[in-house]
Amino acid sequence: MSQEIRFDGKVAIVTGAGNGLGRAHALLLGARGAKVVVNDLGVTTAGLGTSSEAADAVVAEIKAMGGEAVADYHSVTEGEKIVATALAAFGTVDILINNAGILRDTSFHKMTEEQWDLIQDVHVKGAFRLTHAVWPIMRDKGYGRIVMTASGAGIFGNFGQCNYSTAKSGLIGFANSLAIEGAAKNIRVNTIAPIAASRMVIASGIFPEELHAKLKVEDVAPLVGWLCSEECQDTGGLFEVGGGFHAKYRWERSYGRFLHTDSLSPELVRENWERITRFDDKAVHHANGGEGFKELFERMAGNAIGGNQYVDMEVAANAVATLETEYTQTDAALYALAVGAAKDPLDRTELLYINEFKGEEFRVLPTMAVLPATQVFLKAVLAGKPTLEGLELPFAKGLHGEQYTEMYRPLPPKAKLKHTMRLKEALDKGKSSVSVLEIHTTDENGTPLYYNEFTSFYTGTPGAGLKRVPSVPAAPLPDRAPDYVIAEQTDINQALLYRLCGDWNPMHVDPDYAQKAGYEKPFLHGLCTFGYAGRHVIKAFCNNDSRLFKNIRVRFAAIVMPGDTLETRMWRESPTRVIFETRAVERDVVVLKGGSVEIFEQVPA
Ligand SMILES: CCCCCCC[C@@H](O)CC(=O)SCCNC(=O)CCNC(=O)[C@H](O)C(C)(C)COP(=O)(O)OP(=O)(O)OC[C@H]1O[C@@H](n2cnc3c(N)ncnc32)[C@H](O)[C@@H]1OP(=O)(O)O
Repeated sequence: MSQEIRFDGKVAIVTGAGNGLGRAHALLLGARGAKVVVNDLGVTTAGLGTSSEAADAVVAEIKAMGGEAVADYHSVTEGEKIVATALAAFGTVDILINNAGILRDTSFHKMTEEQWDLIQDVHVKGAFRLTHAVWPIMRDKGYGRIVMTASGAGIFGNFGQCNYSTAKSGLIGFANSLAIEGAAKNIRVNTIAPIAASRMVIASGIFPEELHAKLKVEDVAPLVGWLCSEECQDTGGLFEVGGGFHAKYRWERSYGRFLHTDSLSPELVRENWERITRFDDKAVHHANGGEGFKELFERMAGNAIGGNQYVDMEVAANAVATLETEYTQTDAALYALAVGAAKDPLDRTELLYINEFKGEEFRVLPTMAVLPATQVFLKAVLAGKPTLEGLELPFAKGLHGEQYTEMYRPLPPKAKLKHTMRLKEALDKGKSSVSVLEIHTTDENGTPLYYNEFTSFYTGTPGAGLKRVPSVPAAPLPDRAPDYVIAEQTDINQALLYRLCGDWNPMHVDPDYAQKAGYEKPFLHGLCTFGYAGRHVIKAFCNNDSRLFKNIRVRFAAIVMPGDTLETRMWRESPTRVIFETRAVERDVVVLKGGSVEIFEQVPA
């Protein structure tokens, strides 16, 4: 057995020590060498009458064990007099157990101010008077142990105990502040919430009678003894103890939710109420208020994407959105038209994307894989809904920056699709920031069909607090003439046509919207240009069999205007890999950079 915990040479004051819990504390300390001031006014649980008998009896018990003790009969509301008793008898104070208490239970609507005041006076003011008197002594000697006696009523409230629970929770706050102020002087202050069949508890009838025998007051004292020991360094703790049960309480804060301060309203709070009040594994426990603020300020300091305030990356990074869409052959044909297929009436090679009567031969352009998720994403954005929980991307400030699309198998002529969307990453780009959404798509039976990564670029809005990861530069283009070049002029109404595929961003059709965002006029959807380039590669390197198209990667390097001629210069890097660059011919601007396409050797099953 480890060394016995003793209090030799220590002076302890225990208030309300004539009976119940206080008596048990006093006896334990006295038995282990402490010089004990046994304070008791000798009142009933209601605080009526006075008598010296109770305190005297406990003093006698301690002396009978060979210990040292004196009685004190003052009310705790004159706490300094109790401390004076200690000083007169033993010259100092090392331990203070604020235990004395009375009840004035009644439901609040019947409670008088007198009943209120009396309870505050005895519990809170009493603890204050004693603590205030011992504090300079403990500070001077650089040692002190203080225990406050709170109650479950103070933590949770209790019917008929508004006065008592206020006082008891007040003691918890009192102890917590004392713990902070006393830390440097080795003064440890803790609070207990006892579960014991004390006189007061029996009188209040809180616990069923059959439990009284199990909830002995003596069972609380050992924890108090430990908290008062020199060895115990815990401070500012709240402990529940009784019937052999020992536990500690702590505060828990839900992970919560930052709401945009520029759109705060009671309605916004209502919309987010579930998240604000949800306790899940992201809930946080702080040892003190400082830790709580620190965590909050760190979250406030970081994680702005595109100028958004307090984007909740923690939440967004784990959020998953599942979406369902479907398309028909007509949708696929419209898409093909919108990315410039079959413009030349004499070129029969692309009719299979347009003509629904082609039956078995009908093909869906693989780049259409970007569409369904785009539609759902844009629908949510235009309805003012966050992309993903915790992630409200500043859509109006965003440009499509990069796109990666990978096919696992050819797109069927029509399909019902299931998409799972996540935030892959969000990065700081110096003066700008980017977010990357990853979307996995299966058919309605769960068979994987394709994968997309949509990178959005937020100009002029640094990603405060986000990782700064430099982009991987695109490999230089071969130092030889391209193996293939295809140039096609887009139509002046190309964006209007492409928009019908469900890419509803007003930036591409609404001059006012575009000008408000700082552009001269609406410009073409990045994914429309992407669709053109994809077709060009299929034409040039896949024997016009779109099923061989495995994946495509591009960076949108400059804006395309409807009417621009898109020229794609392509190089075969290996039998299964093509690299390309697309230029807006009339303005001589490279609009797609770092382009690459991988090709299946054979049509996947
Ligand atoms: C589910 C998802 C749904 C998707 C919804 C789709 C909605 C659509 O309707 C939206 C659109 O189609 S918008 C139209 C298509 N996009 C464009 O036209 C953008 C054209 N690009 C530009 O203007 C500039 O490249 C520009 C402005 C993007 C960047 O130019 P600069 O600010 O001059 O940047 P720069 O100084 O060159 O580089 C800074 C850092 O950023 C990286 N970077 C540059 N261009 C990028 C781009 N396009 N994408 C990603 N990152 C890019 C640079 O590499 C650099 O980073 P680092 O220092 O790490 O290398």
